[in-house]
Formats: sequence, C-alpha cells, structure tokens
Amino acid sequence: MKHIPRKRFGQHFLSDPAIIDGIVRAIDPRPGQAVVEIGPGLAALTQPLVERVGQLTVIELDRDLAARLRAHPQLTVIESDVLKVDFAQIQPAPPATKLRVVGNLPYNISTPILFHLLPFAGAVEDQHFMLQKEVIDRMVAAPSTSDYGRLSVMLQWRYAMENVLFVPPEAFDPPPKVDSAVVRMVPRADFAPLDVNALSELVQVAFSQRRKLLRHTLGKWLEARAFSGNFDVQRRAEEVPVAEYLALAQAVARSA
Ligand SMILES: C[S@@+](CC[C@H](N)C(=O)[O-])C[C@H]1O[C@@H](n2cnc3c(N)ncnc32)[C@H](O)[C@@H]1O
Repeated sequence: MKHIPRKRFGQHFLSDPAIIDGIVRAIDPRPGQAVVEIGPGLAALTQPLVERVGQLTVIELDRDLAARLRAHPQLTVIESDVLKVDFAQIQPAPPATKLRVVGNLPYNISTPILFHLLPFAGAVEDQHFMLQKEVIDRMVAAPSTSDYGRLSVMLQWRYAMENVLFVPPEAFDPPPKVDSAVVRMVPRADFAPLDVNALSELVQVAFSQRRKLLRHTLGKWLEARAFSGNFDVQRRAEEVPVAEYLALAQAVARSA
C-alpha cells in the first residue's frame, strides 16, 4: 500500500538514486559496524546501508512505517520518538565498539535531536545527518558571522564537522521548501571536559541578546555568580571564539 507522507513527522523521502548513492558513499559503511539510523522512513538509505553492514538498528516514530520495517530480518526496529531514546542502551555488537549514527532527520526537530545526542558523543564514532543547509551553516559557522551562535559553540565544542554534500529539494518526495545538505560530525578526542548543561546555560545567556554587549547579559550572569576571573564583556556574543567560551565555562565551574 502506498504510504502518504505525514507532514507532522517531517516526512520527505529521498527519491534520487544518485543522491542516495552519494550519501552512502560519504558514510562509507563497512560490514560489522554498529550503524543506527534515525528516521528510516521507506528505507531509501536503510536498504543500501543494510546491504553493506549486514545488520542495522533503526529508530522510527511512525507506527505504520515501523511495522513495515519490522518485516526485514536484518533490522532491529526501535519504534519510538528518537528524543526519548537512551543511546547509552544501544550497545554495539563486537567487534564494533562505537556507534555510527546516520539519518535524513525530520527538520522540525533537527536541533533538539543534535542536542539530545550531545551527551552520548563519547560512545559515537561519527554521525552523518541530512539537515536543512541553513542549520549546517550555523553548526560550522566561524565567530563574527551572522550564523555563529549557540548551535555553533555547543557542537564545535564536541565535534569536528564538515558539510559533505549539497542536496537540492528535487531529491525528495515531497520536496521540502529549503535546500539540504549532509554534515559529517566526528566527536573530538581532545574536548574540554565540561558539564553539557552548565556550558549550555552560559552560552544561552551570552546569545540571549546578540546585538547587545555581553556586559548586559553574560556580565550580569557572571556577577550573580560572584565570578572574579578575567573575561572581556565589552564585546558581542558572536565575537567570542568557541575556545574562550569553553575556558570561561571551566573557570566558572572551578570558582563555584
Ligand atoms: C525526512 S524523513 C526521512 C525518511 C528516509 N530516511 C528517507 O531518507 O527517505 C524523516 C523520518 O523520520 C521519522 N521521524 C519523524 N519524527 C521522528 C521522531 N521524533 N523520532 C523518530 N523518527 C521520526 C519520519 O517518520 C520519517 O520517516
């Protein structure tokens, strides 16, 4: 039976074989790897992935699509909202030691998914996600650009990231209204050890009024914590490099 795409689940199914092939090449899946796909849908990526890997774990919220996927013996289907999935419970089968997480994500919740995965980065080998191109531009943005913000700082803290493939709307059925791209995210081994929630709060405060100088936002927040360290608040949030936010978060944690 033909599946009618459900808008509320962000369903835009990949339909261009050349693009599907390009994404699978970018992922470069190998036999025995522990690959987890978020939002497999009608299996456009799932099929070529499972052919190369042998066994795949998929997370799908749509009950009808999950039922179809369960008919496939090489798939372990988790029928759930990915935001409720505890990735620490998904154990890679030996010889794999870490997870490779992939997916053409539902765009309406792509940022919450990226933040949900952040605490599990230590258990992940890499992530390849199709996203709105504009979101990837923000993820990889450099300081002093209009795209640089909370998403850039939080994700650059924990991952090295690159845009690996541009994908036009025509590659999907139905086509989304926006351009898309695939991002590769590789967790950093040398990241600053920080509590994700503490860093998130600091960065959120900093970017809460991005046109104002930081003394009006982060400056007050630091004062409330009686923080006496050295940090120049006569700048805008977008002028502060990631490394400085990380150093500040570490200094605040030490002084608490
Ligand atoms: C953009 S479609 C991609 C489908 C397929 N991978 C493809 O490329 O053709 C997003 C998929 O994520 C599923 N989805 C939406 N919200 C979800 C959620 N919260 N948790 C898990 N899957 C979700 C949708 O049902 C859909 O299958």
